Amino acid sequence: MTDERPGTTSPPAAGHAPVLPAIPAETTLLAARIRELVEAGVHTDVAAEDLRAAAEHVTAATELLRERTREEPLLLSYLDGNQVSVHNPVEGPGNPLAPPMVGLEIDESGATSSTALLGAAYEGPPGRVHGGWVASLLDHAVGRAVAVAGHPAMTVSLTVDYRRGTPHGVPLTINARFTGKEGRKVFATGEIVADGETTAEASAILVTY
Ligand SMILES: CCCCCCCC(=O)SCCNC(=O)CCNC(=O)[C@H](O)C(C)(C)COP(=O)(O)OP(=O)(O)OC[C@H]1O[C@@H](n2cnc3c(N)ncnc32)[C@H](O)[C@@H]1OP(=O)(O)O
Repeated sequence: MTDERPGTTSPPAAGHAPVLPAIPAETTLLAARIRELVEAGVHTDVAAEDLRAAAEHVTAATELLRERTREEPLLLSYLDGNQVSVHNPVEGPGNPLAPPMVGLEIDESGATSSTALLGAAYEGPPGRVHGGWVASLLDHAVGRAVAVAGHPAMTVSLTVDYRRGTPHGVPLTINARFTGKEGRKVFATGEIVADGETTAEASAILVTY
């Protein structure tokens, strides 16, 4: 499947995935409620019987959701003018795992910028986001940047420099840009900014498919 709109990407599986005109509000709502549940779960200090009662409520919700399932989790829709998987684990608003990364902006030079707010559920070192999640945000951002530049590609190498701890609970800005192409290899850089300071930088090599 192809789409000629600038910044629109077509992952390999797109030809087999249903494309929704818009992400259903209830899909986003459910994911948002599950994110809140996870955040409450890592902060809670209630008594054991309350933990057990909460677990039973969650079991009931899971059983309800399992009543009808799709073979493949992938669903595509349009977000910020781009085609994305509703269940993408970084920016999919329908995936509770996704923080999500939102608000994609593209400046006149083609550089991209998005934001994300990661809660305590993403904590690695005390007060700081787990490094794997820092890398995930950057990996996704460079992938998005090269797609926006018209070169959709998969990451084959991602080098992350962790400059300082990336705080959780504060808005993060994730910047990325396409920097060049050599045959099938596409190059990009990215950075995460929190409270006006760069916390991590990445350089990536991606290969077009
Ligand atoms: C829009 C939404 C954004 C989403 C962004 C999400 C970003 C991601 O998470 S992508 C997922 C993670 N990445 C992957 O799963 C990719 C795994 N890798 C692969 O499947 C394969 O390496 C694949 C298909 C990309 C390329 O394989 P193949 O087609 O055989 O290419 P191959 O010949 O090995 O390499 C192509 C070129 O890249 C180079 N290359 C490959 N790997 C590397 C590497 N690690 N470092 C440097 N160069 C490399 C090769 O040397 C070659 O260079 P040249 O053309 O100059 O000879």
